[in-house]
Amino acid sequence: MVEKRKPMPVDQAIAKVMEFRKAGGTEVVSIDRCDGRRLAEPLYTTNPVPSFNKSPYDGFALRSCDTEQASRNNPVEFEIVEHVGAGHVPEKKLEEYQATRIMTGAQIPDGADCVAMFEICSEIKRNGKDFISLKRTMESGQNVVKKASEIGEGKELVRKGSLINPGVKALLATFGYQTVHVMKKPIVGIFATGSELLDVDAELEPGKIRNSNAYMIMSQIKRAGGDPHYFGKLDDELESSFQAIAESIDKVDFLITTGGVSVGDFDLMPAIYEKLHATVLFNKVAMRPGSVTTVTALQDKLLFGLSGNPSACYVGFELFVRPILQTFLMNDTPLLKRSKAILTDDFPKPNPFTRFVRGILSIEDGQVRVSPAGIDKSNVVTSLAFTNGLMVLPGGTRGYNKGAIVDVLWLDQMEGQTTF
Ligand SMILES: Nc1nc2c(c(=O)[nH]1)N[C@H]1C(S)=C(S)[C@@H](COP(=O)(O)OP(=O)(O)OC[C@H]3O[C@@H](n4cnc5c(N)ncnc54)[C@H](O)[C@@H]3O)O[C@H]1N2
Ligand code: MOO
Ligand SMILES: [Mg+2]
Repeated sequence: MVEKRKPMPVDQAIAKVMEFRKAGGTEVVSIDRCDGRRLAEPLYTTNPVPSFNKSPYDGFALRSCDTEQASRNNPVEFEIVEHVGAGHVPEKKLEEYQATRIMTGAQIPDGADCVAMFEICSEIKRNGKDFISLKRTMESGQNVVKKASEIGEGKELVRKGSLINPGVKALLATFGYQTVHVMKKPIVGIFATGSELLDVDAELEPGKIRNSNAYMIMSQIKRAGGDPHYFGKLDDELESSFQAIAESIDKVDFLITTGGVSVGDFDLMPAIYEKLHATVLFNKVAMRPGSVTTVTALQDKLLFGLSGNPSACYVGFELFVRPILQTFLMNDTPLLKRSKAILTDDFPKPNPFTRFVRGILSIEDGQVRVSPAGIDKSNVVTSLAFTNGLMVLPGGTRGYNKGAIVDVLWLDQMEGQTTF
């Protein structure tokens, strides 16, 4: 008789995995190599921005008080006493009816409190001297970007755990961080199991298939911010598989296997977990696909036994592995982003268990839409190429009609949420 497994509800299974949440280590990388990493410490401002009063326009810096009488019928003249471009510091302090020709980004000279743009000034040459005339009044502070008006020094600007995007990178450079403390990528080991598996470069043989899951999982690990270590594929042979898996555990932060977790005669993972004395957190989840997903713990290390069926393997990774990798990286919203979406097609299948349909999410006319990505079968691989989200259909529901509002999980969105 086949062993009877008790299915655990998905949310409980995720919670069991998340009991093992912990932040990983940190490392220092150069600013050139920090893209897509997460900050291990908050980003503090090391200087005010701007760090000097500057001009936002090309024009003339002057004293606004000298323009009080200026009008269309009463132009006021200023003598140009200096010429500064960005990067040059003005030397002259402006006196009455003097102006400095100033370019965008240049420091405002002492004495000046406003900048008149070129467009409102007429330039005059007289006796070898340069003047401008101005026909309107200016206010104090007009067209001056004040020192520290954007942000002051010593402020926490970006929280630790934040993803380094191009904007964060601009800040790292702004504040002189040539090196950055980032979270270490979790090292995630992978074994593909199954005597039917061929390498990618092999010709197909009768009864055999190419090992696609290992490559898919490596890619999922990278998308989740981890560092995949592929240990190869294992034949369905207990002793050699056990040895290979046992030896790999110390080399990784997390271990993933694909295949061999069900009840078949050559499904060896249950026996391997027993031989390892690993504690089974669950070996059946009330969901489709991926019902056979098994997670065990060896001390504080998690071993993920994902299904061999490609779609089940994919879903198992996103639901159970990705969130814990996110906590290792200090993402404080580690669980998949969830929203509502309008179903674009009929989905007539009943759902005895929670079903995660591989879907294509889009936003049209301000509304989120989801359509099934292809054949909805656990053993299907082709629909995965188009999948950017998972439709969540609760267990105990019947089919859904086009136009129904359903929950969806976003896979391309790295900032998720705190609960499932
Ligand atoms: N009597 C029962 N049979 C099955 C049950 C069950 O409850 N009772 N569960 C079914 C479900 S659901 C799934 S899902 C699969 C899970 O099987 P395993 O996780 O044990 O995986 P395998 O048996 O090793 O392989 C299943 C399938 O996937 C293919 N595969 C495996 N590895 C890869 C790979 N690296 N790349 C691509 N494809 C792979 C493999 O060739 C098989 O076709 O069990 C059902 N059976
Ligand atoms: O684990 Mo199986 O994929 O439920 O479909
Ligand atoms: Mg099997």
